[in-house]
Amino acid sequence: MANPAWRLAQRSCPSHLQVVSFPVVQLHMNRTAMRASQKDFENAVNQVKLLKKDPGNEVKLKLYALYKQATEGPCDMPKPGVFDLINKAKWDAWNTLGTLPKETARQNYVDLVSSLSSSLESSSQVEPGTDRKSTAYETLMVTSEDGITKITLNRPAKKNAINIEMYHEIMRALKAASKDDSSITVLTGNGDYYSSGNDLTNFTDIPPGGVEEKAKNSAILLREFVGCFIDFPKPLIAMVNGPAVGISVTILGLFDAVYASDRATFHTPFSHLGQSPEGCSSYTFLKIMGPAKATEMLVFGKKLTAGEACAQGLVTEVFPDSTFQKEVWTRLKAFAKLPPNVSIHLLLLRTLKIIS
Ligand SMILES: CCCCCCC/C=C/C(=O)SCCNC(=O)CCNC(=O)[C@H](O)C(C)(C)COP(=O)(O)OP(=O)(O)OC[C@H]1O[C@@H](n2cnc3c(N)ncnc32)[C@H](O)[C@@H]1OP(=O)(O)O
Repeated sequence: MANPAWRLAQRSCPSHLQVVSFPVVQLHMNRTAMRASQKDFENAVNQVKLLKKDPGNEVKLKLYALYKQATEGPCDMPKPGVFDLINKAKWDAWNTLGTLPKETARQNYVDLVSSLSSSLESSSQVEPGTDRKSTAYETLMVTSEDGITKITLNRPAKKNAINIEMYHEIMRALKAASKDDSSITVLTGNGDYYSSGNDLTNFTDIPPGGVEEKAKNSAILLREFVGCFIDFPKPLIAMVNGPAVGISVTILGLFDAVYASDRATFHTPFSHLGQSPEGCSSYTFLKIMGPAKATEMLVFGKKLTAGEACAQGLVTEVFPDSTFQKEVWTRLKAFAKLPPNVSIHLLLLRTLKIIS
């Protein structure tokens, strides 16, 4: 089955969204002129058809948006609803371009295709096993000081929804934190939300193998993601600065301590979404709060306040929002100064948590 985002996009820009062969031919562009001609643009549109590797949803949306802007000008379509995922993602991408002139959009499209062709070409020349990942993060802020590595989810405009890139970056940040010289690691969110959970648009990017392949890939990613929390070797603390939804709640059962602002809420609307609880929550939540309360949350989707989550053992302590940052950081800095054998106690406690 073709990717629906591609298919839908094809209706409005039919010539540039099929993936048929490897991009060995470099785009011929008049670089000295600095402005893409109509011919350059058409070449770029054709070049996209030659991409053998799927460039990923984010890039495809950028291409779609720039194509629309270059050919039709600013987006004047009505905004689709939040659950019309594909059309909303496309609308967002196009609308973000605002009043960008058609010529600039054309140039940006040409540049993007050119960089895409080069990067796919050079990626084929990299030795297997070579680490090509950059240390910068697109969706996170990661800092390390006073013995504490702080990983901040950083898509505040999307309520810190976890897109595919963020899943990968969180895993990368955790792996780096496990090896750095900090004693504890903190996960928190930027803006008014801790996290709105899985980015709903993650499920719109259907690969050529169809929904089965998508499900298989998602399961592999999810297993790897959750595994990074299970195996994390240092004390892992969540600072839940605001509402938390879905997977950002379930994995809290794998943290060593959870501090929450009194603005935080905890919501796992899996039944409403036709999904099942993940992140080991059907095990950890049962252990933490007992079967009746776990069922109310995980099956019936009851949203807990921070106070309720604390009473049920999911949250360690709740702080007034006005003093949340100051109080928690003071405490964490003191924890970070504890002797290094804390890891042994931690391991013991985690083991007891599992077998008790
Ligand atoms: C590939 C690996 C797969 C692993 C599978 C793991 C399974 C995980 C499951 C879950 O996590 S289930 C939970 C999924 N999350 C949700 O259902 C939340 C959906 N969002 C909302 O209900 C609301 O947006 C909100 C969080 C209650 C906030 O509402 P509010 O009215 O305050 O703001 P909005 O205007 O709705 O949102 C602002 C902005 O953010 C976008 N957004 C919010 N949440 C998500 C999300 N989860 N995914 C994608 N985008 C999200 C929202 O669309 C708005 O965008 P703009 O319209 O401003 O562009």
